[in-house]
Amino acid sequence: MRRSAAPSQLQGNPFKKPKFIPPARSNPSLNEEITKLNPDIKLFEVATSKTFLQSQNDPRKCSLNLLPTEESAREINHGDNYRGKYCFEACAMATLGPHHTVHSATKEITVSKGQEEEPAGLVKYFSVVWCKASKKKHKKWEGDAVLIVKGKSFTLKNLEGKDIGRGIGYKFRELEKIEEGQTMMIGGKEIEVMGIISPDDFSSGRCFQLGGKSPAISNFCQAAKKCFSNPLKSVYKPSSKENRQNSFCKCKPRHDPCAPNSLVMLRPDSRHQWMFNTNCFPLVDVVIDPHLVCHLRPHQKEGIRFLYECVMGFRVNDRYGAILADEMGLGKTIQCISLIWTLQCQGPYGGKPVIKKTLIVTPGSLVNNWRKEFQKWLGSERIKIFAVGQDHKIEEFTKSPFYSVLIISYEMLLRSLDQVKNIKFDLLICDEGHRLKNSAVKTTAALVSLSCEKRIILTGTPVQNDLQEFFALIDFVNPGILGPLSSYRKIYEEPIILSRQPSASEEEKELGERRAAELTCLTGLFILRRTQEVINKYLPPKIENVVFCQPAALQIELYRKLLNSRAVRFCLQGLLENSPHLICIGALKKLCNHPCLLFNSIKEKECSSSWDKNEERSLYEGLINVFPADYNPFMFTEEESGKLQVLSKLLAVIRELCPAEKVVLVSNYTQTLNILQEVCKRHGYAYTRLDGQTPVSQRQQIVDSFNSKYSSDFIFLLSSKAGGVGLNLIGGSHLILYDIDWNPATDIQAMSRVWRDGQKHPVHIYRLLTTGTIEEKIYQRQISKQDLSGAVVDLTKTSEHTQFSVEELKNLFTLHESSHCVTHDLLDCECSGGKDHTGDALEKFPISRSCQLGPHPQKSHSLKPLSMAQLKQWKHFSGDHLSLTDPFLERIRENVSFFFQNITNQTTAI
Ligand SMILES: Nc1ncnc2c1ncn2[C@@H]1O[C@H](COP(=O)(O)OP(=O)(O)OP(=O)(O)O)[C@@H](O)[C@H]1O
Ligand SMILES: [Mg+2]
Repeated sequence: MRRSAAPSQLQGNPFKKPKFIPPARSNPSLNEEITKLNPDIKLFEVATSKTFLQSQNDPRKCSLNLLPTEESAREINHGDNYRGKYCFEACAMATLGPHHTVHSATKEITVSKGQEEEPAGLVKYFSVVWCKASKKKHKKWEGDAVLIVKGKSFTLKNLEGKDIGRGIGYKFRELEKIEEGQTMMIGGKEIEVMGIISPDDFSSGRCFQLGGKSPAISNFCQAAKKCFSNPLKSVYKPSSKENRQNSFCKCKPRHDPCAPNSLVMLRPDSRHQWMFNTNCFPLVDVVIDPHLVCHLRPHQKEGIRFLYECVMGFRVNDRYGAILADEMGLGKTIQCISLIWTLQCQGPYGGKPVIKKTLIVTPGSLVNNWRKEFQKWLGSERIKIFAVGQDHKIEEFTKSPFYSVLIISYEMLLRSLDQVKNIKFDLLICDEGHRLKNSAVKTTAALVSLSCEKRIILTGTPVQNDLQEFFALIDFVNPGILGPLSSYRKIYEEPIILSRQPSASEEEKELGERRAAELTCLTGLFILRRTQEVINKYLPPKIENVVFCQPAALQIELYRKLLNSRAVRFCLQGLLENSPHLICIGALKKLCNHPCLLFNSIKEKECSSSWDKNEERSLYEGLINVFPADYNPFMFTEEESGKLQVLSKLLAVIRELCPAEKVVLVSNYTQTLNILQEVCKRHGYAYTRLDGQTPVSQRQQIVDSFNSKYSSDFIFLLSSKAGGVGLNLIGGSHLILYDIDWNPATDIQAMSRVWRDGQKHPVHIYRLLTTGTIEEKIYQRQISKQDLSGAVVDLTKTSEHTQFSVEELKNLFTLHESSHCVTHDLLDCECSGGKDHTGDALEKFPISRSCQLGPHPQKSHSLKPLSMAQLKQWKHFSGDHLSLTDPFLERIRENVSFFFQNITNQTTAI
């Protein structure tokens, strides 16, 4: 019998020992075994189904009948061989003539009669190739698989992790004898054992990766950190003396690798040289331009090394992608600029540049930021970059050989994809690339179609702890590295998720953890994430405050009324399917920002034709009567909103105490920004504004102007969702988050705009929350959902805010009027937190109380959302505490029921 090879045979199965037995040859040792076997007719029982099947295969062979898959069952159970409940396999070895060559598959594996004791926990794993049972002479191995033998049972999994055969109730003594080279029938499939898999390789999932069609991630981390003794000797084969002399002259490193503080890239290993240095150029050190190196922080140097090794394919064979996921503000831009500049001028083989053209795709608001950063670090002479904009059409880039870097927004890329496709790019950088987490979206498809191998994703926003989104990002930078999605789900996602279920068995937990660890290990080769801590020492102090603002009387009255509405009561009945809970939540959030926003919504709805059937009617019914009869939303007052009162006082005190400092004022809603803008006007504060409506072409100009020390703007009104990502707003040193988002990442994004490299002043951050309301609940949800996994990346899942249990809704729709801070009440803190007690307690125990002591020793300065436990370590006090040392808080205390405060880089703070 001749069989064509399965993928692993073609590629070389790493689990297969050298002693390979070709399909058509017998295994003598097994033949010996076989002759010892009982020649009697064997009964094969498929334990689960209690169905016995007769092999349709060579009658001389015994079947090891695993539970047949539907497919195999169909194949086997045709015709009259099927005996219903009991079938017999006529497999008498004695009937075989001496001339018959017997495959190891003829080894009989019989059903246990129950006398044998199964050694506890004995599990063996084998890499096998399989094909459907057939009588054909020329069989074809159909695929690689993993055979798991546990005690008396078997499972056969294909390399996508799917079960393709299963059976129990066999004699474990015989199972013990399975060995390499053996062929056998299982579940209607013929298999050949190619090798033994270690438990470690199975539990890590590596055997699935390496077994066959999955890409080889064989040469994991570069062992080649060591320098070659004499690289030139090993690869350089000059054809003549002259040639050699010429080459040597040309092949000097561009910068001196031995100079003090030089940053020299890793040299390629021999495999890489063999693959890529086909012309046998001498090896040349790639050295980062000292002009750049003198500015680089240590983590940035490390980041450049990492990027270089990834895109050169040093870290994973034949893969050229990387994800740089440094937290916000760590300088991902300068790391990429250094890489581009280096690869464009240098290369390890004869010094020849590795890339010619680079494409940078970025959110619209950052196109010009990239251009500016290039200019900042490289000046305008070294490198010619082209930023696509209204006045800079992509045609210019196409026509001119002059430019080597094209910067384009995601939106523009989609519009001009055909033109972009015509240009050959050697390096693709996707800034804020977490948007590629869905492979079905157009942008991802467009970028994939560019067929550029060297791909880098930059993201400061945590890669969400969603294993499928994670897959999409990985698969984008290094296509196919985790195999197809279906196998990834079986091998990684399912076991990992299963292991996290409360009901998971110890075995499931262990497997899930191992798979997660393996996934981290695989992907860790080309994902780099550093936290804020690495840069803290270069930054000024940061004083973060969570300010619980007392709601105004009008707000409380309206809030009560909303909670008593038919709509809210309906939500609490538990009929969640058509529940208008999102509308109710939206209304409460608006009310917290300012009652006039709610007033506007009611009026709008009243005028709309759908008002009668609208669920909002049941929410807003009677609400308008709570407003004064002559209420004019355009004439809103600050006193009508607790937060607005606090904001107004805060702006005044900043203006007074730090006249040279500026404020970034953030909201997620355009309508709220309108109110805040009106407040600026009323107080005569010069402001500028950036939201979703701001034309992309103007954004950088607005940012630059605000950051300029000559700017008279006092306030930068920012819609964080619309345009906050990636912006540098270091001109501002006070940042006020006026409202809260369900997703902590949105708020962290906003907060990171000011506390970043280049900031000169201590940074003050104020998060305003209305005491006892839904805003506190959202905040609690943000902080209690901390660090759900740690499984693959250190990152936290976005709070899902559309699904709530009735219990959660009850909690959301409660107003805590008597509490000074519900969040503190939940902290289980030693101090009462109450107005009277806090004041006394602070004076009595100013230092010893754990809740007052500021930073926790293990507190992380990373930008991960805060946890409840961490919050408890923050300094906290009620608004009427006698002596507030912070002059800003002192001024707003009248309207504040509670504060939390934390200071990072405390030395020179306030
Ligand atoms: N080594 C450095 N020395 C001085 N300033 C630096 C350095 N590295 C970066 N910066 C500055 O720090 C600011 C933040 O850098 P950058 O915009 O690259 O951050 P990022 O990592 O992309 O953050 P985000 O995720 O928010 O986009 C920029 O103004 C940049 O010029
Ligand atoms: Mg950035």
